[in-house]
Amino acid sequence: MLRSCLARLRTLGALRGPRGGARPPATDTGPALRLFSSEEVILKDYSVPNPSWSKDLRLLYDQYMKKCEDGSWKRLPSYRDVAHLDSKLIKEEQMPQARIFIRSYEDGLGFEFVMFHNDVEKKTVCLFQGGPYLQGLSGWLHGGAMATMIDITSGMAASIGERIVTANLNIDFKRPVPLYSVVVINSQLYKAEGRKLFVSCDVRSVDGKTLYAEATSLFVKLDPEKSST
Ligand SMILES: CCCCCCCCCCCCCC(=O)SCCNC(=O)CCNC(=O)[C@H](O)C(C)(C)COP(=O)(O)OP(=O)(O)OC[C@H]1O[C@@H](n2cnc3c(N)ncnc32)[C@H](O)[C@@H]1OP(=O)(O)O
Repeated sequence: MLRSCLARLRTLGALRGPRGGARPPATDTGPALRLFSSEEVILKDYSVPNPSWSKDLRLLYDQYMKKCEDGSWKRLPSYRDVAHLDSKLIKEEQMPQARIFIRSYEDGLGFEFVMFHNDVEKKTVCLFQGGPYLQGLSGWLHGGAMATMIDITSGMAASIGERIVTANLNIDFKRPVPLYSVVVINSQLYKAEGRKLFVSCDVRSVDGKTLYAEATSLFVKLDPEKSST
């Protein structure tokens, strides 16, 4: 049942992930996209404001939504990456649980974020607010949580609609990030060389004055000829 449903969605291009084919327009901030009411396939979009979002996060969100109006930037919805799941690697019954971005907590407790992508400039910006379940040292965000956000933001900048993996990620943590604060993660694809995609990234405060982290990463397109297991 699930397989046939997914196949239908793929045929319609509805599950091609954030960059591909059919998706709601950039201005669509509705909480869920109901595709087939009879089959109850609901793709909830978490990349929209919820009551846990701080004023800073909402203001930045509004600024980027404004940039989306001329089509240069696009808001990336948070839909589960069902279309890119490999049925050889994951069981069919596990698929509905799998999602590419970590949103497993209630609103505000974990990862609150929205990403915007500029395809011409090869840039992805993530507006991120880390909640209390992501604490490392008391009052500060855990570095691993920050690393996760850097990884997926950089991955989106590198993503070209193919399966890519992080091969290398280097991070300099410059300042601790206070819990609940909003940071802006800027990533840019600066070089593509065969299967290799090189991305730079920095993490800054909302006013841009505090540099929290800098990173470089290498993503590699998976070679369909090689087994990844
Ligand atoms: C639209 C798509 C999805 C939408 C959502 C997207 C969001 C994305 C978010 C993603 C976020 C989540 C992401 C995740 O969480 S991905 C999960 C974490 N990452 C992994 O599990 C990756 C594991 N590693 C591998 O699978 C293989 O090692 C890969 C595939 C990377 C390469 O093995 P493969 O056998 O295929 O190729 P190769 O060995 O010939 O290497 C090829 C080239 O690369 C160079 N090289 C390799 N490694 C390194 C290194 N460490 N430093 C420097 N260079 C390195 C290598 O020298 C060679 O260069 P050259 O000799 O050709 O010049």
